[in-house]
Amino acid sequence: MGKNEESHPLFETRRAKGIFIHRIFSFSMFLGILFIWVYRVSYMPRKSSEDGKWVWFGMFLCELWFGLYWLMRLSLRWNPVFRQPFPHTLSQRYDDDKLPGVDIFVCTADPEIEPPIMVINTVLSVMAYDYPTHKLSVYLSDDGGSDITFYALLEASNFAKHWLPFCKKFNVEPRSPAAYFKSVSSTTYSNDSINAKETITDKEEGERRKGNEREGKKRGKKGRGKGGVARARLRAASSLLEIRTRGRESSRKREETHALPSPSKSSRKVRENARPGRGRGVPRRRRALLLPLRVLAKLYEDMESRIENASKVGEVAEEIRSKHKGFSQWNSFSSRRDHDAIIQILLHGKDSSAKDIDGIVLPTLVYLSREKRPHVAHNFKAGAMNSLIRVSSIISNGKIILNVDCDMYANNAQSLKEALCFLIDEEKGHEIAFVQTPQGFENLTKNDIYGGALRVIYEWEFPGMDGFGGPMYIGSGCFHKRDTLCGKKFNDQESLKHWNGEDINNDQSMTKTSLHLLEQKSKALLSCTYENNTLWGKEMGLLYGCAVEDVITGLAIQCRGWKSVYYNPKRKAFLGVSPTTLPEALVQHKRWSEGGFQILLSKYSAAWCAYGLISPGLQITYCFYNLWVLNCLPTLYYSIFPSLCLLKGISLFPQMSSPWFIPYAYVTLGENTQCLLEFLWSEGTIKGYWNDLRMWLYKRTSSYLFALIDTIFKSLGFSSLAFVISAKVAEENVSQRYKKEIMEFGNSSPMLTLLATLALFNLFCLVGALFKGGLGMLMVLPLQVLLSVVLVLINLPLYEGLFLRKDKGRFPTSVVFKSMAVALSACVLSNVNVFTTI
Ligand SMILES: O=c1ccn([C@@H]2O[C@H](COP(=O)(O)OP(=O)(O)O[C@H]3O[C@H](CO)[C@@H](O)[C@H](O)[C@H]3O)[C@@H](O)[C@H]2O)c(=O)[nH]1
Ligand SMILES: [Mn+2]
Repeated sequence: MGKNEESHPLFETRRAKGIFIHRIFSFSMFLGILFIWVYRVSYMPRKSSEDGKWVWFGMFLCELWFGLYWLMRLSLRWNPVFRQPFPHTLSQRYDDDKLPGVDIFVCTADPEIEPPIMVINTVLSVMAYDYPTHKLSVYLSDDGGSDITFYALLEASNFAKHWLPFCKKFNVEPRSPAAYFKSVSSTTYSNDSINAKETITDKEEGERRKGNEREGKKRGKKGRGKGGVARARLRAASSLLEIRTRGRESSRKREETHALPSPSKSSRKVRENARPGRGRGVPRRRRALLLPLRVLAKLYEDMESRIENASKVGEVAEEIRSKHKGFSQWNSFSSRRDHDAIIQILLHGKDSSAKDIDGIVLPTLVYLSREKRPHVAHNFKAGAMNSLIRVSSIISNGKIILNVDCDMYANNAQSLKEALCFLIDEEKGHEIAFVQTPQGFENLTKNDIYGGALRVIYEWEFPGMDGFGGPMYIGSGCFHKRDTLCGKKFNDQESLKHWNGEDINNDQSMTKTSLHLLEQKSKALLSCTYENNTLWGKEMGLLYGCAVEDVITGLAIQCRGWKSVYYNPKRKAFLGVSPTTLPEALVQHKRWSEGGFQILLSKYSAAWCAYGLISPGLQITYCFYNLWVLNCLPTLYYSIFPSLCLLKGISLFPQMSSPWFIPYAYVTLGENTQCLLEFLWSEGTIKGYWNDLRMWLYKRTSSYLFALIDTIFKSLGFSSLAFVISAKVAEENVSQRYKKEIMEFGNSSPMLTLLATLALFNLFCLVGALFKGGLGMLMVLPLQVLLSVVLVLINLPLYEGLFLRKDKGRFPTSVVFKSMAVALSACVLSNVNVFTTI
C-alpha cells in the first residue's frame, strides 16, 4: 500500500487482458455467421412445391435470431472489468465510530421449505460480521408468519452471546455455526488422535488458510502447514471455551478475560496460552482442551434439536411460550396468509441487557412479519423488503442495507467492509448505488448436474456488465445505499458531498418501555394498508409486479443515474442452496426468465425506455438477459425440424464437399470451444460443461417456453403473478441421488413431459433415419446426423429416467406413456404427409 494513505483510493478497477485477441476472434466468428445468413438466403428453395421450403425459411429465421443473439452476448464480453477493494485502507481511515450503520435484511417465507434452523444460521453468520456491533442491525422478515421461526430467532439471540465472541477472537470462518461445525466435525467430536484433525480441510478452508498464513507471517510466525492451522484453530477454539468453562467456576479468571480491552489482544493471549501444547506432540494437553469446543458445539446441537423438535411437533411448547411475551402476538386465528403485523426487537444496541458474555454489545436483532390478509396482494419478496426498509428506518436507519435470502449465509466475515470500500470511496463512491456479489452455493456437486453454479455468468458476463456501468441487482448478496434504494435520483452536487460517518441512532439508551413504543410504531408501518396511495413499489423501494423484483429495481436505480459495482471475491461472500432436482431447477429458471421478459415489456424496458439513461452497452446486456424466453422458439425449432427432415431425407445444411460447409463448421467449433474454455476457466469440469449444455437445452425448451406462455396469459389477464419459492431441503433419498449426480425427474409436470417427448422424438427420428438410409446418411446429411446424435447423447440421462431406472427419481409411468405416444405419432404422421406440403 502506498505511503500517501490519504489519497489512496479504497478500491481499484482492472481491465481484462487479452481483449484484443478476443475481439479478432469474435470478428472472424461474425464473418462466419454472415456467411451462414448468406447461404440460407441464396439457397432458399424457390418453388413453393419444393420440399422443405417453409422448413428452410424457418431455419433462416432461427439462424438470424441466433446470430443477433450472439452479437448481444458478445457485448457482455466486450469490456470486462475486475474490482479490488482495500479494506485495510478503510480500517485505517475510518475508525469504528466513523463507519456507517449497516442494516441487514434476511427474508424467509415458509418454515417448511426454509427450515428455521437454516434461517438462524444465516442470521448468526451476518451478526458475526467483522464490523463494530453497535453499527450492525439484523432484521428477519418472516412471510411465513411462523412462531417456530420466531422461537428459533429467540434461541439464536441467546446463542449469539457465545458465538460472536468466539468467532471474533479466533477469526473463524465461516461464521454460520452449522457450516463451521460441519467443517470441523469429523475430527473434533471423535476421541481419536490429533492426526484426524489434519483431514478437516475443504477447499474453502484452504482459501481461508492462505489468508491466515499471510497474517501469521506478518506476526512473525512461520507459515503453518495444512493441518497446522486447522489444529491451531481447534486449539484456539478449545482454549477459549476452556477459559469460559473455568470462568464459570472462578469469577476471578473470568474477570481477567473480560478485563482485556480488545478482542484481538485477548485472542493473542489465549493463543499464547495454547502454545505450550503445540508441536511437542503432547496429545494429553490437546485432548484436555478438546472438551470445551465440544461445549460450544453441544450448545449449538441442543439448540438445534430444540428447534427441530418444535418444527416436528409443529408448535412451540407452552412452557417456552409463557417465558417470552413475543409469543402473545400469535393467536389461534393466526395463519400464514392471515395475521396481524408482528414485530419483536429481540436485541437492541442501546439496551443494556443485549450484551455478549464478554460484555460487548450485540448487534440489534429484530423479528418481523408484516400483516397479511387473504385478499390483499402482498407482492412477495419485494413487499417484504419494503416493509423491512420502513421498519429499519425507525429502529436503526443504517445508511447501508444488505439483503440476503435466508439460505445465503455469509461465508466471509470481511466482505461487509470490502463492499463498503466501493460505496464510501471518496473519489468514486458517490456515484455507486449498490455492490452486487455473486451467489455461491454450498451444495453443488463436482459436475454440477443442474448447472446451478451459473459459473460463466458470474465469472465472465457480470464483469462485462460492470464495464458498461454496473451489474444487475440480483437479490441476495447485494449491498445498497439506503437512499438510492428508496428512490433518490443521482445528483452530482449533492452526491459529491464527502461521506460523513455521522452516527445513525443517537438515542441515549433504551428501556423496556421505549422498546415497546418503538415496536408499536413499527407495526403501523407493517400494515397491509400502509402502502395504499403511496409511491412504495412504484418509485420507492423495490418495485412491484415483476417476478424478478430485484433486477427491475436495479435497472430503475441505474436509470436514475447511478452506477453499480460487481464484486467477486476469491472466497465467496455468500453461500446458499441451489436446486437439487430437475423440476425445481426448471421452475426457478421459469420465474427468472419470465421476470426478465416482463422487464422488457415494462416501463423500465432496457430496449427502449432506458435509452439515454444507461449506456448503450448496458442496454444491450440487459436485453440479452431479458430476452432469454424468446430463445425457446428457435431452439425448439432447431431441435425438431432438422431431426424430422433427417427422417424424411431432406437436406437442410450444406454438404461436406461444399464451401458453405466451412462457416457452419467454423461457427459451431469456435462457439463450442469458446464456451468450453470459459467454463473450464471458471473452475468447471468437462463433464460439468456437458451437463451445462443439457441444462441450456432443457431451460430453453421448457422453462422459457412456459414462461413465454405465462407472460402472454398474464398480459391478457388470465392469470396473476406468483412466486414459487425454491426448496432448500430435500428428502434423504433425493439428496442421496443428487450427491451421486443422478438426475431427478420424479414428477409429471407438463415441463417434464415436454422434455421427455422431445427426447424420444429425437431418438425415433435418428433411429428411423439410420434404419432407412444406413450409415450412408452420414455422408449425405452430415450436419443433420451430427445434430441428431448430439441431441440423443445429451438426452441419455432422460432415457434412463424413462426406461431403465427403478428408483423414485425416475419418470412416472404416465409420462412414459404420454411422451411415447406423442413422439411416435409425430414421427409416423410426418412421414405420411405434412411438413413437405405445408
Ligand atoms: O413471498 C415471498 C417469497 C419469497 N421470499 C423470500 O425471497 C427469497 C428468495 O426466494 P427463493 O425461493 O430462494 O428464490 P431464488 O430464485 O432462489 O432467489 C433469487 O431470485 C429471486 C428473484 O426471483 C430474488 O428475490 C432472490 O434474492 C434471488 O436469490 C427467499 O429468502 C424467500 O424467503 C419472501 O420473503 N416472500
Ligand atoms: Mn434461493
